[in-house]
Amino acid sequence: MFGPHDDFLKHTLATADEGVEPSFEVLSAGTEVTLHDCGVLRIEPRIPSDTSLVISCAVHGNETAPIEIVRDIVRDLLDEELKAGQRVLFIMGNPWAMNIAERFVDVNMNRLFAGDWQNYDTNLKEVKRAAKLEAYVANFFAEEPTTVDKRYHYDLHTAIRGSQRERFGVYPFVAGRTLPAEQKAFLARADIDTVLLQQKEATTFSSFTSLKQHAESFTLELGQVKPFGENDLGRYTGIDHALRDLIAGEPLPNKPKRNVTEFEVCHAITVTSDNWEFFIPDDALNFTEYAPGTLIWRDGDEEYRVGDEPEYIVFPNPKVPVGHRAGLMLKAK
Ligand SMILES: O=C(O)CCC(=O)N[C@@H](CCC(=O)O)C(=O)O
Ligand SMILES: [Zn+2]
Repeated sequence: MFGPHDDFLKHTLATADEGVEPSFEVLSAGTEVTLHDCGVLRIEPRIPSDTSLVISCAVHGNETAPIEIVRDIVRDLLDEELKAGQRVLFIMGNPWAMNIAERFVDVNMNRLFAGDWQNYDTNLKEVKRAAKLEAYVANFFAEEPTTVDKRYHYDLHTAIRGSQRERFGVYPFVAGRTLPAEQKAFLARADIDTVLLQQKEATTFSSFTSLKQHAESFTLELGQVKPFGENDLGRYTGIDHALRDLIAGEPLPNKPKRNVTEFEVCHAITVTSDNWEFFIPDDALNFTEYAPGTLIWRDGDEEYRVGDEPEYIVFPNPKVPVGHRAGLMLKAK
């Protein structure tokens, strides 16, 4: 599959521009391994799976800790040190951005899913890739055996800013659904004790799998962005163990081992014009609390102030194009 001194990460970086011929291998336990494309690898165990699991990273190319976690899990599966008990599709999302250690090359890929890539120039790398990733995921789910009755997708990220809550999940909005206890249990197992409940449909990768593929999916923010080799992987053991347990086929407990605090998004901050002003300092951490009445942004006569109860900010980033999200305001649930 990969050369003797190679691994999934090295192979993905090396083949970003040249492309990859699909290849196939069977491990001694009968597990089938298919490399579909650069950074897209499928594991199909011989024993029947009850879950289809998609594990993605590098949808933003500079978020390296999740990439290192996925690299090590894939290595252990291929070496048969880790038992493959469920079918898994591993994705390293944006190999070109990984190679230049940037969030993206031309356009933020995590705004292009749920079909939104169709509104962009399909010659752009991220646009073409988002379309292909949707197809790989759709095929992976469509080809699942009849034994499968659960679809999970964990899209692994790290945040630009530091955070008062080090790890948190974002649960995409799908009308009428609620967060299942077993997914809370997964979050708790992964040492993620905070979850944001989106209140509107979005065009992120996890929204695609939730909305269009009926998966239980999350964007998981696992720490802060750092270059390759500078991550303290000791801070990521929770997610590493939780994913390894799921892959090995261990069922999720039906009760979280500890409390998971829920927040609801109450306002999505959008850059509305070149005159748009933002009043959040550059060093504000994710989950900084703002008192009622605090001015968050203004654009001419339009402004947003915190309502009657305290609100918390996440992902504040005023350096996005007009029309893009510059942060989220949250209320405790
Ligand atoms: O730290 C930041 O400002 C961004 C971190 C990040 O990439 N977050 C994801 C969240 C996706 C979601 O809302 O589910 C993103 O902005 O794409
Ligand atoms: Zn990200």
